[in-house]
Amino acid sequence: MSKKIILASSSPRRQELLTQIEQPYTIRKPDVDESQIITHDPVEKVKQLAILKGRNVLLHHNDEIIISADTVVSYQNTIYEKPKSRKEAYEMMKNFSGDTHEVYTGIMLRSKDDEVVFVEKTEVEFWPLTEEELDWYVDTNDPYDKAGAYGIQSLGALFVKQITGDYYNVMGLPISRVIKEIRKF
Ligand SMILES: Cc1cn([C@H]2C[C@H](O)[C@@H](COP(=O)(O)OP(=O)(O)OP(=O)(O)O)O2)c(=O)[nH]c1=O
Repeated sequence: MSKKIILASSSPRRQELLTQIEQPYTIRKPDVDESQIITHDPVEKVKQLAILKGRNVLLHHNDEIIISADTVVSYQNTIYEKPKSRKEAYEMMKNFSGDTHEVYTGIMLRSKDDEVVFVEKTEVEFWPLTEEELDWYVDTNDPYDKAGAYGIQSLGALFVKQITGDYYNVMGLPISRVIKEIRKF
């Protein structure tokens, strides 16, 4: 790819996924107040947050493409972001137990002359979870820096019965679609 990829993200998972596909990139971290986006629609929310993060980072050269993203979980008309406490993490996981929720990631790609925003959805079904499993899980570090209080790529893998859609979208970046969209620039 002739363009230089700038990843506007502090997320270690987004960095890992670009590394996994051997795509060189530079990190330029956004500094935004996410609380200013107040919509209750998960698609709108991840779009607006991706735009907020993407526009916060400066383009230094004409051949750069900025990638920014935001991931949320949605279940029964409620948006779940990162849990702020053990109690919140427990409640989130208990809600998802034995049912299917959606994970949405909004992506913004931005270059000097072009801008595109899109949203990818993945459905995730959890097995019914016991109290013992919930108690054990929220006492690990796994839930606390992740939307919906679990990591599909880490200990949260234990709870996943099936998924429909892109696995990497759940991790925070639908990597194949991102690269396809970048090639269109
Ligand atoms: C559901 C789920 C989310 N996540 C992560 C992906 C995202 O990093 C995080 C959601 O938070 P985001 O606010 O999307 O991203 P971030 O704050 O980690 O990074 P930045 O804003 O700088 O780009 O949850 C997983 O790693 N695994 C999962 O299974």
